[in-house]
Amino acid sequence: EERMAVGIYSLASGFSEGCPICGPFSAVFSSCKMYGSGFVPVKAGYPSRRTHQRKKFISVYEKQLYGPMYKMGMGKFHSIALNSVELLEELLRKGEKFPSRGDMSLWTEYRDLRGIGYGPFTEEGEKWYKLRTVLNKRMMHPKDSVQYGDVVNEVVSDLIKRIYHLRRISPSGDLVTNLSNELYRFSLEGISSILFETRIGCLEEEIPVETQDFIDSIAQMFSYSMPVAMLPKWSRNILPVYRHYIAGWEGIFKFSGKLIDMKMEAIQKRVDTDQEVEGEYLTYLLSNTKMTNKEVYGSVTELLLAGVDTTSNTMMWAMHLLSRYPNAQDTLYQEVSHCVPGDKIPSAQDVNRMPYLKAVIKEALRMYPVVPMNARIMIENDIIIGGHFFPKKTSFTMCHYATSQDEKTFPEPSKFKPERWLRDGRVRPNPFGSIPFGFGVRGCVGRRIAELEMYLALSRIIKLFEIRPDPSIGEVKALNRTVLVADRQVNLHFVERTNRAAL
Ligand code: HEM
Repeated sequence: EERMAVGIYSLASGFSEGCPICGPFSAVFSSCKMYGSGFVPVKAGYPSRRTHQRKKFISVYEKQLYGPMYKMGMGKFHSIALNSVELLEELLRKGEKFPSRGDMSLWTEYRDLRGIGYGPFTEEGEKWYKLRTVLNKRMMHPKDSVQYGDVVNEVVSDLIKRIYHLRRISPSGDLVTNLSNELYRFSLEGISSILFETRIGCLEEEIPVETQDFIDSIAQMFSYSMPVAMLPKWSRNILPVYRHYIAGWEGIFKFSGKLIDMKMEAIQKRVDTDQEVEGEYLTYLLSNTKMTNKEVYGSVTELLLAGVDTTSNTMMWAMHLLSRYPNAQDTLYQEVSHCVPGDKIPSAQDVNRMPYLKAVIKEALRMYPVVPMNARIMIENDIIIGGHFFPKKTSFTMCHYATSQDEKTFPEPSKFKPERWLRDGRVRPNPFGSIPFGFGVRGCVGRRIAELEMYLALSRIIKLFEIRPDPSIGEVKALNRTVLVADRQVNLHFVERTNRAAL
């Protein structure tokens, strides 16, 4: 079940072109090694380390090895890695009006071919800004997410039913194996229920054929992206790779296009019969005169692709950590059962009164930032960072995985301590130390939805079960497959609490 392995964020990680070994998907392979900088600096000044020592592509130790700023590159691709909280803050605060993460032509090509609009990931400049103004509504404000609470809770109910089912069929009677896969199904169902305003059956025992084709198409598009990026364009008519890549996109847009068209027809019917139009996000987009249907296809599909592996892997890391820190899990249980006593199901309003729950997710994202690297490219202006001059078009790679484990910002960085995020009078860490959803106007559009999904699912799970590790899987390590995934299958025991109330 490696379908979550290659994600949208590889395109955003700054390695969108040029690595001769693995192109834009350099970050996907744990085997992809990069040389440390051995290049001449863009302009004299900052450390140019002539180290030919091979190093892991991403590592917390980069900072110790290469310093807070170094140039890295392969072939024609060069980027300035920023590996300190202060430098990240400086770069992001000096950001441009329309920030850019880099080249997205691998994705825009298909949209051009089929006349589909660009979405928030692929659009740039003023057009991107205008698109975000439309997309942000009903998404970005913390209170916006409340309206999706009931929809998400229905999906959480199905996840809980599935957990009971999986426990029942496990030999020990309480084990859920391959948690990442289960959470992938939950996340895809959750985000689809918001974006398509319909259920697609990912949590059913037998996934419906059309949905399975859609899931397979996503996997196909992502896994063929890498060879397509590597191979020269002339090979596209000779080798089958490009055909498979395009077929992946066809499958994705066939499915999302059909669901969007169905919604459009339903809205039209209500309009024709003078009935009030009901609905949430998709209805809002489709009723918005600023967007054509083809533009809605582009945006909804990109929102969907960005919103699955991210949420599912963060939940997996949070549950993994809670299973290893029973005291933290107990504090969370106390908070949830205090805020939502008896058999009540936690609602979107309830989770707003659970600071520890929020701190658990924030701390899990600090230790395992699911998008471990991100990028900015200065399009319009030259820039000075850390006292060094960089001409426009310079690409910067932000090493979040390393900075969020910085000892100065986060004492005892390898320890799971949700309390460091509580607003109870203690000195809180520098906010740039951990920015898992990015920063500023180009920051994650799905943040509030993702948080809502994670809060509602985690609070209900913890209310029902004590989660315990499966010692047979050994030590779980993080692997950068553009999103931070576990290096092995994660299983957890879900031991039922005596109070079964919240099902
Ligand atoms: C734990 C969950 C998630 C995390 C950690 C996360 C993280 C991120 C990060 C780091 C970025 C880049 C921001 C920047 O460059 O400053 C981003 C962008 C984006 N995310 Fe998320 N994301 C999550 C869930 C979601 C969900 C659920 C959706 C969809 C509803 C979504 C949609 C997007 C989109 C469309 C962009 C591109 C925005 C743009 O370029 O304007 N994400 N996300």
